Amino acid sequence: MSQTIFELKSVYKIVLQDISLKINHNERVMIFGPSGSGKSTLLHLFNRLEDPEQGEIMFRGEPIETYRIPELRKNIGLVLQQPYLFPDTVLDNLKYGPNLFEDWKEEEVQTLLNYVNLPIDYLDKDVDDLSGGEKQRVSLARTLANKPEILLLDEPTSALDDQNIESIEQDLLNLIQSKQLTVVMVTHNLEQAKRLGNKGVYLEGGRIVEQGSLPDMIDHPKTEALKRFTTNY
Ligand SMILES: Nc1ncnc2c1ncn2[C@@H]1O[C@H](COP(=O)(O)OP(=O)(O)OP(=O)(O)O)[C@@H](O)[C@H]1O
Repeated sequence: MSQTIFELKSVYKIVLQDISLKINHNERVMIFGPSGSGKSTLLHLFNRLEDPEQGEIMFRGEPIETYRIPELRKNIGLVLQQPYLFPDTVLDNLKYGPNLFEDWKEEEVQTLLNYVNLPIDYLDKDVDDLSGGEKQRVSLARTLANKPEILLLDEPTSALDDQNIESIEQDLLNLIQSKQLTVVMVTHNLEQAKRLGNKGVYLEGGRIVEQGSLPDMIDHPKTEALKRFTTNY
């Protein structure tokens, strides 16, 4: 049986209502639904950017609040829609997380850059001089520098053009497979959900209306709500 990584038990938070969900090791969970349905709020619960008002979240079988937040966030990496970088060089950005844990190894920098397809001479570049796609690559590499086992992604490609989306998706898929990562991702793009995910969670009005395996869940929705959403998409 798969190892359960996260278990949410009847969680309530702002819009979220009665969310119960299990996420197993190595699953690629795609959260989708209309704007304002609570997708980002749900994602924020997994690394304690937000905490539930009611209910419980278990991480590896223990209440999530029993873990220290710095270790939790090292292990559960987050990549946002707009890359969040320090106004410094690429190298300084990559070193930042590992330095907090005295865990930076210079020789790993090439591997990190390979993961995200950036050339080595980018290390000394100022992040302000990079394109949107390159910034998002640095942001992903910076998260990976912490060696997370779980990746939380909040619409990481929504600010990118089609070509960049395709190549970052490919890098992500390679990474997920080679590092056996567990992924929880918010996307408004159903085609992307099918390409990247193996489990889907459809939220509407703060409730999980349907969950199931991907791509089947999107191609053959069971509920009227998801049928409407996929038809109007
Ligand atoms: N801290 C907060 N206090 C009050 N309301 C909030 C807070 N955070 C989010 N909300 C509200 O909760 C709802 C869900 O927000 P959330 O960002 O999770 O939705 P979403 O599905 O990610 O939306 P989008 O696709 O537009 O990004 C929204 O109506 C939002 O305004």
